[in-house]
Amino acid sequence: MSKADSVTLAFIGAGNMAGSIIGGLVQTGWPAEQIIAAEPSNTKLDVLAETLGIRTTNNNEDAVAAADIVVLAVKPQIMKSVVEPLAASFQEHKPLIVSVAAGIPENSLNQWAGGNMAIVRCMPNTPSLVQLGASGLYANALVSDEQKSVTEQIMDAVGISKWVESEAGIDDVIALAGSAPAYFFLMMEAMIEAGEKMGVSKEAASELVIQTALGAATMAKESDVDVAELKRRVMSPGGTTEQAIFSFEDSGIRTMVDKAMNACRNRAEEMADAFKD
Ligand SMILES: NC(=O)C1=CN([C@@H]2O[C@H](COP(=O)(O)OP(=O)(O)OC[C@H]3O[C@@H](n4cnc5c(N)ncnc54)[C@H](O)[C@@H]3O)[C@@H](O)[C@H]2O)C=CC1
Ligand SMILES: O=C(O)[C@@H]1CCC=N1
Repeated sequence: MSKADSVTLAFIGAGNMAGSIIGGLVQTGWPAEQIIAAEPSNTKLDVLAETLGIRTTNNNEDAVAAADIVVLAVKPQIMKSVVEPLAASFQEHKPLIVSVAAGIPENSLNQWAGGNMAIVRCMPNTPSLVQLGASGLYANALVSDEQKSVTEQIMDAVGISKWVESEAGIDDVIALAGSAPAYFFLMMEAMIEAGEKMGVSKEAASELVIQTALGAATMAKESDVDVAELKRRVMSPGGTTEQAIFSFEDSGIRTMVDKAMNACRNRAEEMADAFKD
């Protein structure tokens, strides 16, 4: 498993998140024939096979048998019922397990998979589809340096990744990155709606808002100065921007964001409690 693009990757569950990672990998040149997706939905599998050229199956066990790395990408609520029937296959083939599920602890996964499995918990996000993903990674003690390196190469092919020291760090990443694209989509949605109320067409407002979000994010990524300074540079004293920023601050945007991110993180902890057994 030293060369990342020589490993075979199996995705168990081929929905939004798996589809984003697979799409990002194939677009970046990852060999499609070394990716296999297992799913009950033929509609989803057919789209992936036709558009990306990956291999597909309805049989999770066949996918595990073919793989060096198995990415578990089903909903947390059904994770146990998906993993337990695969335990014999996991024990026979001993692939690296990478779970992208929110709130499912590594020790539960390990137990359901029959024990003694190398497991990485990965918290990605859907911008992986356009190679702009941001993911957190946590490895259990059985994951080798080589396996860590391959996992990192996979996630870096579709964006950036950061290792976290403790498993609790994955819940921080859920609030900061996994769930976070939705916060920015919400902000864009609200801005487009406000533009429409001003009389701008939805199309024009969407184009302006999305381009501005892209420009701001690109500047923030490329700039030597922090985001607070970039914000200040738009705020001419006595000008228009500061009126908008004062209004956001008056309405308690920081408290709102802090509260929302903690609600997100707390839900990950609740899910761990609800689905760990
Ligand atoms: N959507 C997102 O932005 C993110 C999702 N995640 C995690 O990714 C996981 C999947 O989430 P989504 O992709 O959003 O959900 P999804 O519902 O789009 O995908 C799950 C897929 O699993 C399939 N599935 C159902 N039963 C199955 C079975 N027995 N065997 C194989 N596949 C089966 C479903 O048909 C579906 O296509 C979740 O655990 C979630 O916590 C993590 C980070 C971000
Ligand atoms: O909403 C969720 O539970 C998943 C995990 C992170 C993003 N979507």
